[in-house]
Amino acid sequence: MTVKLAVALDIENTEEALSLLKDLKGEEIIIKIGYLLFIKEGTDIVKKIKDMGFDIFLDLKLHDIPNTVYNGVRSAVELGVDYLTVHTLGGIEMMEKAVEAKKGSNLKLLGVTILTSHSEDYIQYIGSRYSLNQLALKLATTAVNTGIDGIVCSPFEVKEIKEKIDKDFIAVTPGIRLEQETDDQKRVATPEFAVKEGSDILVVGRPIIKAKDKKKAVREILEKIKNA
Ligand SMILES: O=c1ccn([C@@H]2O[C@H](COP(=O)(O)O)[C@@H](O)[C@H]2O)c(=O)[nH]1
Repeated sequence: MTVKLAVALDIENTEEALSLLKDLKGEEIIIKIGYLLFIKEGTDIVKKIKDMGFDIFLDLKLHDIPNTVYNGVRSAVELGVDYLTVHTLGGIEMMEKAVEAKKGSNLKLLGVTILTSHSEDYIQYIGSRYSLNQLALKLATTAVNTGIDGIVCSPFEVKEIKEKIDKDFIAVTPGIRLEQETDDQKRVATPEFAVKEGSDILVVGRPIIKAKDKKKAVREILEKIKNA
């Protein structure tokens, strides 16, 4: 699989977001829609962006009782999104229902392991006997064995996860940074590192959204991915 770039369209102003996408038409990118645009604009924005020809990655990180997640996945299938996140911490039964709900569709389910904004402190917080890497591997393995199509982890776990899971799955890595600034992310790495470690889809938000020339920023990251 060629490594792809998912642009996290975390932009406050919807018109600005759509105008950026007009500029980016034809680029081989996936558009990730998260809480900011989805809660504000709902399914209309998803349809508009899909109609522009982009693949849609709906990042809602579903985490609820199995039946509720089943219903959420059914709605995402009807909406026609290409990727949808569920939270692996929701448990096996929840993930099984998510997989059941997307049967027969082209939707790819992505299981979030440990958010890239967490560090080892999080492990203390949830009282896990595993290290962060071990827990990410355990959650990723369970998700893939349950039939989830891909996992979301940081660039630092992806190599081991790819090595230890003997099945085909998509590895998605947010927490990509080009410079020192990390914002609220804790486990960050460059695009080159993420590609070398085995990522299939790199998620990049603020390094693009905060750039003066967003289109140029996208092109630069695509070049880095290509040359990594
Ligand atoms: O572990 C995760 C899972 C999802 N995300 C999402 O990716 C983008 C990253 O944005 P940046 O601005 O590049 O930090 C954002 O939409 C998150 O919701 C993540 O960062 N980490």
